[in-house]
Amino acid sequence: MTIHKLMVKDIRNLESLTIQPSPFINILYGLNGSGKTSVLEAIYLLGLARSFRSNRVKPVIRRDQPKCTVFGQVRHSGSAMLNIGVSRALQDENFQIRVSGENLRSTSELAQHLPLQLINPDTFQLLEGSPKERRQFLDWGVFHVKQRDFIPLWKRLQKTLKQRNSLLRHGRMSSSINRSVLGQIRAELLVWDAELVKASESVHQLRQEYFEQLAPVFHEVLGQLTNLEGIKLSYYRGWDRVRSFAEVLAEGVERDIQSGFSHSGPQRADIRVKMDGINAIDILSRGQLKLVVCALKLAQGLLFYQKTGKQCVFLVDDLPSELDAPHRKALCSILQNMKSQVFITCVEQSALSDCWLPEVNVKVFHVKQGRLEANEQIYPGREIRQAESLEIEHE
Ligand SMILES: Nc1ncnc2c1ncn2[C@@H]1O[C@H](COP(=O)(O)OP(=O)(O)OP(=O)(O)O)[C@@H](O)[C@H]1O
Repeated sequence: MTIHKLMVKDIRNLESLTIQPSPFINILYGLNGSGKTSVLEAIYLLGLARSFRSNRVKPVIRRDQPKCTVFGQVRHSGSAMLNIGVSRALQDENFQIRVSGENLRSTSELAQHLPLQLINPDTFQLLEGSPKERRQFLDWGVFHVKQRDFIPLWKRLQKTLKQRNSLLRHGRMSSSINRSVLGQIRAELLVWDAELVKASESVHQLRQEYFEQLAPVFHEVLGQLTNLEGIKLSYYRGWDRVRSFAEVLAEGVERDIQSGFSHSGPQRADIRVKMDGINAIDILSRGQLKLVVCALKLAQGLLFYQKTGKQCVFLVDDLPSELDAPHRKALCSILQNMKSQVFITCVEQSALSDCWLPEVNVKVFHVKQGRLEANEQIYPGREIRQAESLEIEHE
């Protein structure tokens, strides 16, 4: 998928702009605070109807405006152009999503139309953050590669788990007062546990299959990015490797009742990253951690392409400040070989000037608070291209 045209209205400091990006590499450069990340936010909103920086909608909407809107023409390989529009209003937690004239009710439907991979300074959280970050990463892949199977299973799992946890909470409250209520709860738990076992085993199976496909692609990409050796990925399903989930649930039920929640299950799954047996976050440098995270994200994009024939769009924020020149070059080289559409931001345009092959379609946008001359020589040795200016209302 590629964004052919992007129209943004009232997103952060972007009042109103329209761009026609390159289907391959798009460089957004400009001073701090000029609005580069805001452009990435707009694309993220187009793909997921939410911000990547905040759970709230308010920070995304331009100050003093009631709502923000982004519209995109998205080209799918071998098929017609899709018109996608997403609007979020200050006074309403809901969103409006239209795809080719139809209203969509769920963001998961929207996400299928524009799969995105974000690499930004916060992506460190993938290794440093809680297992939830890594589960979300894993589920992105399972969702996009095995969509039809995964979504109904996932919903069933969430529903069953919610029911079980509510019974457990009820059990915890009743345990000291009423033995017969507790007995009833135990009986009900047996029914829900049977359902939970089925849903959990199925979700685990899809995750495991996906993980086994991802791991070799990750190692290949990591090898292209850096000569770091000894990195190992492993998948933890959320309960131990020896016993069945039914056994684990049965053995842990008293403990679960005492604490009022389920200790084991796919809601505890994780991807573990180790180097020579030691947790990667305890041994790798910041830059090396970043490279591992980049390799995970790139591998996911590559595998998505291998399995579906579709490309995802990469949003790369502030890359030069995170990586040294050789690693930056290696990452850009992988991105251009993938032939995905990439939006990449930097402060100094020169930081990314020697990263691309002459035949690659690179479009450069100078983001600044005001107007800019339209013609620029982009890179020495390259033909003269037009640098499009994003006109951003002066605050
Ligand atoms: N809701 C909002 N309404 C108006 N302006 C906003 C809003 N949110 C953020 N801004 C402003 O938008 C400007 C652009 O922010 P953005 O993060 O896009 O900059 P950037 O070009 O990525 O900067 P940097 O290089 O420092 O990361 C900043 O001055 C910021 O304060």
